[in-house]
Amino acid sequence: MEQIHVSVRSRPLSPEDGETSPWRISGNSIFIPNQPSKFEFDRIFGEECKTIEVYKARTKQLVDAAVRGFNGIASHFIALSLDILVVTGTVFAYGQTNSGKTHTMRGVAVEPGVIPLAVHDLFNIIQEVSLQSLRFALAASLPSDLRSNVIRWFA
Ligand SMILES: Nc1ncnc2c1ncn2[C@@H]1O[C@H](COP(=O)(O)OP(=O)(O)OP(=O)(O)O)[C@@H](O)[C@H]1O
Repeated sequence: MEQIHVSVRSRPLSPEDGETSPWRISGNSIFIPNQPSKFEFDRIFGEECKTIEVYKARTKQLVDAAVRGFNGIASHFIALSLDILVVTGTVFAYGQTNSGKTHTMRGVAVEPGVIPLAVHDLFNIIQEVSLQSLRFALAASLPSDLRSNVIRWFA
């Protein structure tokens, strides 16, 4: 997996923005017709895409690798009597106001965001992996509204 992966999610434009925005998408590039600059990304998700597609494209692998990676090398670390193994991965949303960061990361009941999807997957994978007698300790810092949404949406 590359160290840094940059994706763009295009939000559906308002009718006014649709008429005035000069930007166009082609494959994984964004450009303005008849202008020399072309901006390339690892992946561009179009207006029609759903959050689950954004999640599955990359974050799912990170969640999976964090848990299964731990599992895969745990015996090695246990043999060395190491107590702590920190597995890290970071996913963050960046964009101007109203561009869809909250929609993508938190989501709503009908379309949960990347964070609730990751938490849901995390517990599912741990449940699966725990069958092999491994124990996990998890700590999370989530805003209270998001925490209750995660519980409600996936109950
Ligand atoms: N992919 C999408 N499909 C449909 N609606 C969307 C999408 N992305 C964003 N929206 C809508 O656009 C509006 C702005 O999105 P959102 O609040 O997520 O932006 P934001 O980047 O978090 O803004 P801010 O930085 O001001 O908090 C919301 O009404 C949201 O529901």
